[in-house]
Amino acid sequence: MTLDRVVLPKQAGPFDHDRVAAAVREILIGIGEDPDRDGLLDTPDRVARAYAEMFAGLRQDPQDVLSTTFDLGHDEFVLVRDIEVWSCCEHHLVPFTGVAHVGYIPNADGRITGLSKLARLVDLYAKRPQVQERLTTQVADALMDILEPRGVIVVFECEHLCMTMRGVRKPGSKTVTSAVRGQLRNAATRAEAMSLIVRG
Ligand SMILES: Nc1nc2c(ncn2[C@@H]2O[C@H](COP(=O)(O)OP(=O)(O)OP(=O)(O)O)[C@@H](O)[C@H]2O)c(=O)[nH]1
Ligand SMILES: [Zn+2]
Repeated sequence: MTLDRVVLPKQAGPFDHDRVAAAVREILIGIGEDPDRDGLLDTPDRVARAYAEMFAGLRQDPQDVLSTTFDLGHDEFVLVRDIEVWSCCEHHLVPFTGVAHVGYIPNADGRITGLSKLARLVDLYAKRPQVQERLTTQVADALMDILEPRGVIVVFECEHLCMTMRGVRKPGSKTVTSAVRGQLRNAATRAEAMSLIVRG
């Protein structure tokens, strides 16, 4: 098992609330605002608390999320579709949002995890500064490494606010990324999984 790539990032330190708040105050000054006016007085502290939540996944371990498994003897495809995603683009630090679809074929023992754990895994990786491609592969690789299923398919469909509220300004454009592992790489199995994913 190559857990190194999923138990990342090793470099993530503790969340430094005061440092984040001080930086937000600097940004307010930098944009020409008065951080001491009434409406902004609590903003650095508020943003720091929001960032602690938005980036909580930096300090979470996917192995803890997937530690609950059951031997149900079900060894066929399981899919949780339309998992709401909120992440933060690492280039502009603005959100990207959409849905994730996570499916897997349990291993021959029928070892499965709780359905909510798939959504928790998505959240864990989404709550880091991200690009959608890495988010997609991290979810797939964590499932493969920790649950050791026969196959995994992960699809994300997201709208990036850095492409809609600023820059190129293309509201409504969706970025679709997928990661397919193990037996789901097989064309027929993959096509069947995709048909269940796009049905919604
Ligand atoms: N591949 C990928 N690119 C992303 C993601 N999120 C944002 N980007 C892109 O990152 C790129 C950063 O490009 P730069 O030219 O360095 O930054 P910029 O001048 O702000 O670019 P524009 O957004 O085109 O105005 C942009 O093309 C974004 O659309 C992502 O999840 N995956
Ligand atoms: Zn961006």
